[in-house]
Amino acid sequence: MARKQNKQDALDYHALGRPGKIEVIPTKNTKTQWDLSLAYSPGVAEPCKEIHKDVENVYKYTAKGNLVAVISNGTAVLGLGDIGPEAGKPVMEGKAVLFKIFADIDVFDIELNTKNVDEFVNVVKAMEPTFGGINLEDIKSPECFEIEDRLKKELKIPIMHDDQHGTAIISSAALLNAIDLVKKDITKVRIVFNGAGAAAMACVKLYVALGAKKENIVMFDKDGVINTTRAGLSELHSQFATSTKVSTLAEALVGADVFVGLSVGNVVTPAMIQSMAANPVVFAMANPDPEIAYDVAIASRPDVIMATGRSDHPNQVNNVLGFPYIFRGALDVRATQINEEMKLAAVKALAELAKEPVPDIVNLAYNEKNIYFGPRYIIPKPLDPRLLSHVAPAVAKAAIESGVAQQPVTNWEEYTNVLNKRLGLDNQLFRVIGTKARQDPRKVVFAEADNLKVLKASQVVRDEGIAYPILLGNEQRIRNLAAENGIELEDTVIIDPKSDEMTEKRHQFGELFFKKRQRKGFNLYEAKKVMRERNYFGCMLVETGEADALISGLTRNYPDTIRPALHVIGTAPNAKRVAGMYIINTKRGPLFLADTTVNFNPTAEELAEITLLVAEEVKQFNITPRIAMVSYSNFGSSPTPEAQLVARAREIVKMREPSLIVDGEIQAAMAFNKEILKDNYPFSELIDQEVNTLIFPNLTAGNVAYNLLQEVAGFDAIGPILLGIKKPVHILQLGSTVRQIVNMVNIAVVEAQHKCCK
Ligand SMILES: NC(=O)C1=CN([C@@H]2O[C@H](COP(=O)(O)OP(=O)(O)OC[C@H]3O[C@@H](n4cnc5c(N)ncnc54)[C@H](OP(=O)(O)O)[C@@H]3O)[C@@H](O)[C@H]2O)C=CC1
Ligand SMILES: CC(=O)C(=O)O
Ligand SMILES: [Mg+2]
Repeated sequence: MARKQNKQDALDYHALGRPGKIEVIPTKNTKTQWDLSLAYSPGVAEPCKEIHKDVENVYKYTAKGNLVAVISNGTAVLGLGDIGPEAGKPVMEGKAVLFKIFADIDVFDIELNTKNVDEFVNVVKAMEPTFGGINLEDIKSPECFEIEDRLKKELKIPIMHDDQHGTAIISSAALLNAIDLVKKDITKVRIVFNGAGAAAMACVKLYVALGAKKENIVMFDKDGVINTTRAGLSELHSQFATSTKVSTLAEALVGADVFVGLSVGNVVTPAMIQSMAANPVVFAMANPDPEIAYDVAIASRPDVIMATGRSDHPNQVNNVLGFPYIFRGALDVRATQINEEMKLAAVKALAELAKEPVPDIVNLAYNEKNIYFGPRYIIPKPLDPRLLSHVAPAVAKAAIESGVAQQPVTNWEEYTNVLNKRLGLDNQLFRVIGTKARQDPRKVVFAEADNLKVLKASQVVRDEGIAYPILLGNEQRIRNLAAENGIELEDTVIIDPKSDEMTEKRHQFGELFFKKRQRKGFNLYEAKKVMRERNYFGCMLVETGEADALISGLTRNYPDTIRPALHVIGTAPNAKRVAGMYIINTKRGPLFLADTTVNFNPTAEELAEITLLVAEEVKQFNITPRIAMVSYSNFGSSPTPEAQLVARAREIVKMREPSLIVDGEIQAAMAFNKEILKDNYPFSELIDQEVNTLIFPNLTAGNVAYNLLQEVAGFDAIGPILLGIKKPVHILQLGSTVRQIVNMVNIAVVEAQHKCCK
């Protein structure tokens, strides 16, 4: 089971490395004098002049069309209240991240130091030229209503106060589905709101627009029930003031069908839930602590349909399901506003999506076997990649039909393709490897457990439910290191291969090993003695099935660590050699690079074998390998032995596996430039292919390439993934980070699952 996150995890997440969660990345080449003359003076003057002639050109020549401002003054941050603009910044950065990862929208988060409505409105108005849209966030009521109304009237770009409308849209979709499940009628359900602020008032309005009756609704704020006898109510609150006799939340909930919490944490008791009508719907949406905890509500009665705003329980009713996609649709048709039609379209799209069969990728992402529409799944999951292509087009269509779109979409199929491309495959691959590992965690030996990074990684994989670690090394040293660094070892297995307790095991392993190597340079004494070494002992654990994978090498040199694996476990049945591969997580998707680590100067035959090993591994990730065998020349343009070797290797690969998409020798730039490739080498197998695998002619080239991609281009890299060994053994590079080690463990666990089931 995954460990519960604690306060320090959250603080470290934000503080470690580059503080905060976002950065700005250029989208054009900025490397050369030529580039800089275009990006800046003098070239930049040309788009300036074009925009000056026609201001609409700002959408053509700048990032405005895809740039949203997330603006807050920090007066109603989550359920934490008025904590100020700086303290609200982590939330706004978080919203920026969500906009980007779910809808590829760029965001500047802006925290304003003012509570004055006029000043707020004037500042935002002055920023209109910069942005394609404005997402107002965590601004307290009633000021938020006036701010949004005035900005909507005075600006020509879409404005949405997320806490109002995002929340109303998502919770409406969830409400429609929940009452559908329990066969209740929206016009008859009795609804109790706790909270009468920004989010609650927008929800009540939308529920009424969807059919709920005002007379069936009771609302509470900090001062109690909002009823017709209460003095000093605002015009908005008066509209929803109840004339019933109830005065406390407990009284109101007796016999109620729906509870909607948009207030603060822990104000609802199990007894209150028990007093509700049959099949009650409880949306406890306060963040971070709901009005009643998920587990407490579920335990209070079996028929409750329960949702919270949090990601750690089923039914996350949170505006994250809305704002990325609503703005995506609005920006793509250059809508002048986000109107009621667009909001209702989003409600419908979300509610309908939850009723469709859930794809494997979503089950994998949540480590579930079969998510289906029902009490535990009334609303799509935030990590569902279909949200973008379902909700954004629905919003865009409604904008067009209601006449607020300035740039209508005409080809919906093409639009959907563009949306799907925006998400890229890269995130999905890494997410899926992690979730696949968690589905069936395996025993992983950490041979260098007395190294702090390795120890930390072992804790992460145990806590995240990825693997059951077996730590090798001096037990006292490992325990001291753990204690000094606040690492809880709990029931983690620690084995010291040198210890007296392991004497019998060493003998047993030594004899088995001797049988394998007796004619290959080991005598019985040496075979037993070598079991004192952690890599031999660890490999023996894997070979005998006492463990499923081994991770080693962070502090040793590569050959020293690979040798025990070859001696003890050996190569896979169809592999004559081993090779090293890196996965680089690029913007265009994952790129597989080999050989980066093992074979210095392979012959053509050996290079062909390496290529086949890589192809097999890539297929294991459900990806079709599209391979470029790279060199410094293209298809014989340089008649040198090095280039010819690559061409010959490709011939051998094709002979062995004719259906494999592979070509070369080819320059890396040519492999990725389809236009030039088509013009010059129209016969190539790669002209219509997105290359995702690069085979290098020798280790120097492969090693240099992945290092540059990682260090200079800043891409995430996983590796080296050792290919060709019968069972998963991976040898870390010196300097690997904890995250990189964790990634390697993910790969090893997935391989172990795959190899055991073959
Ligand atoms: N899950 C989701 O997607 C979302 C959740 N939320 C959550 O909803 C809550 C409110 O946010 P928002 O509307 O923006 O904030 P506001 O500040 O506008 O509103 C807060 C409301 O809660 C009321 N309130 C505070 N304490 C109590 C209490 N003990 N009993 C009853 N009512 C109380 C306030 O009453 P008074 O007016 O008297 O001060 C006010 O009406 C927060 O916890 C926030 O995290 C918000 C948006 C989205
Ligand atoms: C989710 C959100 O926007 C809030 O709790 O304020
Ligand atoms: Mg909010």
